Amino acid sequence: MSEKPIPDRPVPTLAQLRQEIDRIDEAMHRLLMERGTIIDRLISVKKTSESGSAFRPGREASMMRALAERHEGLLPLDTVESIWRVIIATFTYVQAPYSVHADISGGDAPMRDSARFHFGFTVPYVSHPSAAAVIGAVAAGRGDLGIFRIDQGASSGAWWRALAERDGPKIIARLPFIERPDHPAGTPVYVISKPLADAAVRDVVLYAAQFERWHRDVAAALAGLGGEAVASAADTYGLSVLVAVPGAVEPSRLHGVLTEAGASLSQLVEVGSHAERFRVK
Ligand SMILES: O=C(O)C(=O)C[C@]1(C(=O)O)C=C[C@@H](O)C=C1
Repeated sequence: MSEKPIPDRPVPTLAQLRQEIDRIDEAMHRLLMERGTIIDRLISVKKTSESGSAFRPGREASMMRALAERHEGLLPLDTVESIWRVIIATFTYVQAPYSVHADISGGDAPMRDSARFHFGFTVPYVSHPSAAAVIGAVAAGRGDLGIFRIDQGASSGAWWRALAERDGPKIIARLPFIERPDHPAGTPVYVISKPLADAAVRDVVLYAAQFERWHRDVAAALAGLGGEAVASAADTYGLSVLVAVPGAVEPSRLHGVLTEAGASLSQLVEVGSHAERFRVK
């Protein structure tokens, strides 16, 4: 659309418009540098060096939601989302360095796209051939993250079972924070880290549920609680299902509802939690 000249305002020259762009770019750069000075002060307030991890997934999710709600104009939402993901992930990294370990058993490209979109290029991306290798790397590191593809089917096995151990890594986020059709890094992934004592967000809580076999009424029973079976894989013990339910649902209620539905449930262990999904049409 061509700009109509405003009668008492002369059409600006290209040089004048570029001056405006330079002014805005400088202001944005100075604001980012100022953001860095705040982060510097925040490190001691958060005592990041003691915990080894600066992640606050709930805070990040609410920041991304505010960004999406505020956004308007020419710039695609994808672009602002990726810019802010890189800002936040990199400011997390400067507080306490970490790597992102990816299970690429379902292909490297979607995982790399997801990691680069959500964590940028400064944060190292390390690929692994299996889920077990990712969980091992996260367990061995101080503040590292692992990412798993949610829509991979049963090909990588019941990887979530390994998160059931008491002090083992746990799911802390589901990406992308902003869900919409044609998202450029839309592969749904779970992020794991060592347990984040005071920082976990519990809008959605995840459980490793062990069944002797699948029961057709389980899906309806979970839907009745506002939950779902996210993934499942057969193993030597029967069928392991990764179950997601709203945080308000007590484990005893979940257990009761599944049992009443006729499921032969042998184990139900929490394996993490994450923020509510934020959908944009
Ligand atoms: O708010 C915090 O606790 C921060 O460390 C700041 C910040 C950010 O850069 O905005 C970085 C990491 C957290 O995951 C959340 C937000």
